[in-house]
Amino acid sequence: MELSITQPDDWHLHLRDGDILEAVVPYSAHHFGRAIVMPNLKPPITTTAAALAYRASILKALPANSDFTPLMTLYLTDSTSPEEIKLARESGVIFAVKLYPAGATTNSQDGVTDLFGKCIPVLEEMVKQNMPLLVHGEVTNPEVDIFDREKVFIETVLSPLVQKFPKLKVVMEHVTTIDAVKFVESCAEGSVAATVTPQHLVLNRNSLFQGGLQPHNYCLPVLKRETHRQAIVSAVTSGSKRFFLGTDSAPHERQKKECPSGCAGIYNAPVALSVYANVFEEAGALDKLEAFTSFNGPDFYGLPRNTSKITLRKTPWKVPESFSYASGHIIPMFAGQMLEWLPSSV
Ligand SMILES: NC(=O)N[C@@H](CC(=O)O)C(=O)O
Ligand SMILES: [Zn+2]
Ligand SMILES: [Zn+2]
Repeated sequence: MELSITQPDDWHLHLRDGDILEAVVPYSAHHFGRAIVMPNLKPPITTTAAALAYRASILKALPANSDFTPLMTLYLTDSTSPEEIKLARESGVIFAVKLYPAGATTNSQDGVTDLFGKCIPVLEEMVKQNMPLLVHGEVTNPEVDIFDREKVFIETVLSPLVQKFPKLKVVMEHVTTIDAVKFVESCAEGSVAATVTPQHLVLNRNSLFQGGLQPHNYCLPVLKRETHRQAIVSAVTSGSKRFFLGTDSAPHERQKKECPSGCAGIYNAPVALSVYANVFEEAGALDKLEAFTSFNGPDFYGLPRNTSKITLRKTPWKVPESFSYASGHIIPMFAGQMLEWLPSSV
C-alpha cells in the first residue's frame, strides 16, 4: 500500500547547535518542508539577532539542494522587551515566541519566573503583532506531583492567560493529558491549538520502566497513563483542526541520557512520520493523516500549505540502533526495532 500526502512540516523541533545540529538536520530536512525550531540552546535564543545567526548556521548545515525552511522562535524571559517582539516580526523569519517556565525542562533556567507579573507588555505586543505564544505547559512547583504538572498549569496559567488575552494565538506544545485535550477543544478554533508528539501517541508511562529503567523513553512532559494516551489518539484522529504534528525531536548525546540525572528528550525525527502513520492506520483514520501532518499547522500559523508531495509506503524497515557523529552517538526512538511505514520524498 502507498499513500501520497502533501509534504509535512514539524511544528516543534530541537535542532541544537554545533556537531549535533550537523548530525540531525538532514533527517528533519529529508521528511519535512519546514520546522518551528526551538530556541532552548545554551545560551538561549533571546534576541532577533541571535535567531538570525542561528538560522544561518542551520541553513549552512543543510544537505545540498535541500529546500527545508527553518521557522525561528524567540525564547521568552522575564526581561524580553516589546521592542524585541517588533524586531522579531520585522525580521520576517521569526514566527513565534516560546514560553518555558523557569526550570520546567532542558535549558529552561533562563525562562519565565512570573508570566503575569513580568510579561504583560510583551504579551500585549504579541497580540498586536499577531505573534503566537508557544507554551511548555507545566508548572515547576516541586510540591506538585510530576504527573499533574500539565493539568495544574492549565488551571493556574493557561486558562487565565487565554481569558486575559483572547486574541493571543497560543500553541500548547506536546500535549500529554486528557485535560489538555479538553482544554484545547474548549477554546476558539484558530486561537488555541496543540502539537502532539509521536511518543505521547504510542507510549504510556509503563514504557519508562519496562524491563528496567528506560532513559531513552524519558521526555518532558513525562509520559502519562494509558487513558491519557487514548484521549490524545482520539483527539488527533478525529480530524479536529486544533491538533497538528510537532515531533519534539530532542537529541541528546547517549552519555547524557544513560547516566544519573539523565536529560529529558527523545530523538524521533527519523521515525516520526512512520509512527504517526501507524497511529492513524490503527485508528482506521488514514484519511485524516494529511490534515494533521500537513494542513492544520500552516493553517493555524497563517502560512501557505506545502505544494510538494511525499509518499509513505507500507513496507517493514529497521530503525538504526544509533546515529554516530563527531562527538558521540544519538539513540533514536524505537532503536533497532521494525516499523511499518517508510516515508520518501518524490
Ligand atoms: N521534551 C524534552 O524532554 N526535552 C526538550 C525540551 C522540551 O521540549 O521540553 C529538550 O530540549 O531536550
Ligand atoms: Zn517542552
Ligand atoms: Zn521540545
